[in-house]
Parts: sequence; structure tokens; C-alpha cells
Amino acid sequence: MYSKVVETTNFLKETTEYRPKVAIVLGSGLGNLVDFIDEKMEIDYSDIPNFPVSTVAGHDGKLVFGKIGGIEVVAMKGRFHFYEGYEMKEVTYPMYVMKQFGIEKLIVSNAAGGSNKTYDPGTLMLITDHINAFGTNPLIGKNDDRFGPRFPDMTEAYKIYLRDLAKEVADNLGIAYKEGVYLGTTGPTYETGAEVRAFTGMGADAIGMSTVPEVTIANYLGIDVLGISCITNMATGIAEKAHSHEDVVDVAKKAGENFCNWVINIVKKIG
Ligand SMILES: O=P(O)(O)O[C@@H]1C[C@H](O)[C@@H](CO)O1
Ligand SMILES: Nc1nc2[nH]cnc2c(=O)[nH]1
Repeated sequence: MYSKVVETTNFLKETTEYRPKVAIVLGSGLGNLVDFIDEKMEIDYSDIPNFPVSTVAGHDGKLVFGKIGGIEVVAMKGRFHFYEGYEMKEVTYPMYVMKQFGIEKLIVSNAAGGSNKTYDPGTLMLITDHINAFGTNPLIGKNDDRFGPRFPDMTEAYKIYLRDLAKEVADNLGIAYKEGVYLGTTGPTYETGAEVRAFTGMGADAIGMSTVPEVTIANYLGIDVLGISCITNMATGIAEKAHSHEDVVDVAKKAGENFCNWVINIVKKIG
């Protein structure tokens, strides 16, 4: 895999002059953030050697390079999910490329169901930690020491200094947010009510189908992570109606204004 990562990275370096240190992964319905990126340079995933292609509605499938407040960034408009049938190594492939490209900080976002009853659809949740309920780990297999250690530490999977900075930015802008634990499952089914009760007992405040694999690999590679969930619906058993991906994307788009304002101003501070 190392030579593939080098090949993909070399392609990107030849295709763009941007050399960002900050990357953003945009969750379902949150892709509008790219409208706030100046001097954009876009590359379709299908044109990038060795890159998988996103198959989910609300996930466009492009890398968007550019600037936010003069800070160079690259955004993934569209991510890869385990439920799409990709291997964990494919789901997380972009993280390896990001590291090789020089990315030091990752802002990862997602749409998620709120299992914490104090949340509402539209709530933005700063991720304090996560629970891997995928039943597997993206690092299973032979370790390549050129990437990272065999037994990576996950003590501060979501960096405290980045969370403190995000809180300061939100407070200054008057953006309301909660803090909580994200639990990632394979999907593609939304949870049963019994699963939500079990996950809540385990400590989950929000439940989704992504993020955990990418954040695991980012930590392995030594990339600092900040995570934000957009609570698009209350989880099963708390919600008053059945879930649909259309509603998820719709609510994420509505919460997008606050989400974008928050992320833009975080980038301006960390860049
Ligand atoms: O990519 P994210 O985690 O934002 O997308 C969530 C999880 C599923 O892909 C989808 C379900 O509606 O939204
Ligand atoms: N697993 C899961 N993923 C989601 N993505 C958006 N809402 C949900 C949800 O309720 N459960």
C-alpha cells in the first residue's frame, strides 16, 4: 500500500500547487462548506489514481483545494463508508494520502443520530471521544512501520487543544454546541430501539456510520483531529418518526450555516 499512497500523493502534488496543512472531511449534507473556500481547485475522486469513488447521495466525490481566510485547506467533499462495500483500508485510504501530502490537522464532520435526549435535530456536537462499534479495526493486518506504530495510543483521539480552540471560537460567535461521544457502527441500517438503548448505556451521545475508521488512522499517522457531528435526527426510539437519508441530508443542510461559520473560523485560528 505504501507505494500506492506515494503514487497518489505525487499525482496530487503534480496537479496542484496548494500545500495545505489542514484537511476537512465533510459529512452527509455538509458539503456546502466548499462554497466558502476561495480560489478553488477541484479534483474528482475518479481522476485520482488509487482513490475509491463515493456512492452515497449527499457525497459528491471531489477533493477541493483552496483557501479559507488566506489559509490553505483541502476538503473531502464526499467520504467512503464501510457499508458501501469498501475494505477498511479503502475507507481510510485518503487519510494515508493526506499524511503523505503534509496534512497535520484534520477537521472531521458527520451527520449522526442523537441518543442523548438533551439534543435536538440541528444540534452541533463537538466530539470528545468515540466508541468503535464496527466490529473491526482499520489497522487489522500486518503493520507498516513507515506509517505508524503497531499499537497506536488513542488517549486523546480528539485533541483537547483543538476542542478548546473550537469552544472559544463558538463562544465568540455565539454558536450553540454540545459536547459528546460519537459511536460508529457499520450501517447501512439505522439502529433498532434496543440497539440505541444499549449504545446509550455504553456512553454514546450520537450514533453514526463513519468517522471512527478515519479518526483511528489519523491518530495512527500522527494527525491531530477535531470532530464535529451534526445531529440530524434523534436516534430510534427517541425520534417520533422513521429515519430517511433524505431527512438526514435536509437537516444537515439547514444546520450548515452554523456549521460552516464555526469551521471557517476554526480554520482561521488553527491554520
Ligand atoms: O458520512 P456521514 O457519516 O456524515 O453520513 C451519515 C451516515 C450515513 O452515511 C448516512 C445515513 O443517513 O449519513
Ligand atoms: N447510525 C446512524 N447514522 C446516522 N446518520 C444520521 N442519522 C443517523 C442515525 O440515527 N444512526
